[in-house]
Amino acid sequence: MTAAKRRAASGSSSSSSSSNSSSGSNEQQPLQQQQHHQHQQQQQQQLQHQQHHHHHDGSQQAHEYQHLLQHQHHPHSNYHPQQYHQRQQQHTPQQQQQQHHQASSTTTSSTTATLRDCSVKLPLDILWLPKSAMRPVGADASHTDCILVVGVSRPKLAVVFLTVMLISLFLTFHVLYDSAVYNIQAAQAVHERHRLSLAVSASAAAAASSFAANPNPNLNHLPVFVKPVVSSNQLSHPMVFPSSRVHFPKTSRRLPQALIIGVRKCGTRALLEMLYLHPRIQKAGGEVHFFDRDENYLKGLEWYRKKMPHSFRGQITIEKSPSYFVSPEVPERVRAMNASIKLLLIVREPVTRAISDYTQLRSHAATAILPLAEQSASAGAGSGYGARMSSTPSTLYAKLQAAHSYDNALGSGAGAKETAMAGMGARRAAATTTTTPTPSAAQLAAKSFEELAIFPNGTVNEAYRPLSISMYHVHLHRWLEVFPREQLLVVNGDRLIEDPVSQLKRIEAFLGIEHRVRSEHFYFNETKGFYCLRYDNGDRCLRETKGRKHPHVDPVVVSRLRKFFAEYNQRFYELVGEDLGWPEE
Ligand SMILES: Nc1ncnc2c1ncn2[C@@H]1O[C@H](COP(=O)(O)OS(=O)(=O)O)[C@@H](OP(=O)(O)O)[C@H]1O
Repeated sequence: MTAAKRRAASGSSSSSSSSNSSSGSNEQQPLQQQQHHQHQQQQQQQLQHQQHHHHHDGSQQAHEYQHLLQHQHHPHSNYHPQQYHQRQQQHTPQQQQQQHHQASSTTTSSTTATLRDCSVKLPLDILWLPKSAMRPVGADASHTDCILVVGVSRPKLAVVFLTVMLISLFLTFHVLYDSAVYNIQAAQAVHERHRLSLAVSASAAAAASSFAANPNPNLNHLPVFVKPVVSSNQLSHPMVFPSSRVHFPKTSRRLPQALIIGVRKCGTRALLEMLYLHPRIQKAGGEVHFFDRDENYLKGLEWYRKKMPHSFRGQITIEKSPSYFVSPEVPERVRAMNASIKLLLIVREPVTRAISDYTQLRSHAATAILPLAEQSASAGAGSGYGARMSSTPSTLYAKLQAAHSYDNALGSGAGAKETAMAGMGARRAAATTTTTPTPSAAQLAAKSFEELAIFPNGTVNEAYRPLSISMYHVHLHRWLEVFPREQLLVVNGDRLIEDPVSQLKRIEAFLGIEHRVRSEHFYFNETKGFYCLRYDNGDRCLRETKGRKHPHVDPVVVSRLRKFFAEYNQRFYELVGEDLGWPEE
């Protein structure tokens, strides 16, 4: 017989003798307990049989564990290994004497000793048991080689112990996560820097040397992607990064510090993309329409902030939504967010802009024609040039509001993102607008620019949206009631098409960033007829929706409209303090 077998046999005989020792008092015990002892004996025999077959070295511990399990199955017992030891010690002196005699040669005491020996002196008692200690529970039980049994003897201490372990684990993962995020940011920054290599031709070495030349640098004047660490309290960095390494400052989403507020079809997209060539500029991907759409504005600034791109400290985030310019509630809302925000307004010769607008609207098969304007037309020359000349910006704006609200009801055809007069004011006006039958999109699309812009009696349809948006002074007036003139830069969109660098230089100065976007960032694309952007990893033109071919417009109508706008343009020049030299016929 092997030692294991002997141990298994002695363990079972110990148990049976232990149960026999108490059999003398069976008659006094309740029937339930007697049954329980019988059940114990049966199980022990089964276990012995099982151990015999398994021939496992750890069978003695298995028996011990089985014994504990049996007690746990007792309806009145809640056994624990330590309780087991105590129970062993709580037998009557007679029983103890009997047991003592037997235990000297049997495994009851050795089992107890084994249990004591195997118990780690921790709040957690850990037993490593062979699989034979477990009664098979399912098919998988046979695959289990060993069982780890953890018993908690001091629950409070164990909870503290586990809590400390969990916190340590959390902190470890936090540091690892932080480090991983920084590595990703660093990789992105390197990629970005690579993309902008022309703009950032002053390399990291130059940055380091300029830093060395100026020991108290304004970080805003260093390239943002690679900055030597100044000091640990100036720039936060992950714990795992040695401070001597090149440091990638943390990015976060920031509310815009500058806005391109319009004007629609004047080159707002081109302007944003060109500015984005500058390493200090980050741009919001699409038009967010936060300030002009109530459904967005009511979501709050945090919603808006989350729409912004990640940016490094020192970078300027810019968003563009051209409809901000013509939406009445926007200036006040923008000021509520940031009273010192920088505003970029790009304008273009008003008639060309109107034709561009018409081209886009037509391409969406829905141009706007306004009931107010139709009524004006049928009323004759009442809304003609003479009447317009006496209009103040605010009264003219009220008329345009009513017109725009109807324009909205039509869906304007410019796509939701370009709805110029979304918002409460427009809806209020819509409720009071007369319900003239709405022309179908097909009917609208079939109309020429001339038909839409000039009434049959020869007067200008000044409420026609492409024209009303070109009345820049009307809209700008509201902005300048809220913001000082110095906070707004007027960009000449016609010049941006012809000579982007000169306009960008002005904008860089206005934004307080170094002159970085240069002629090498552009090339003229003959096919497109516009400047396209040049990166070191490829060239990119704006989409085909930018730079559409305009339809031919009767020169007489163009001349008529230019005369019409001459007065408005003068007012605009006065407001901005600059003559943009737009033709007057
Ligand atoms: N480099 C370059 N490439 C292409 N297009 C250029 C460029 N610079 C300015 N533009 C002019 O941008 C006009 C479109 O203006 P927007 O981007 O403001 O349009 S929109 O309001 O966002 O729909 C667009 O108007 P259209 O020519 O009428 O299509 C262009 O004239």
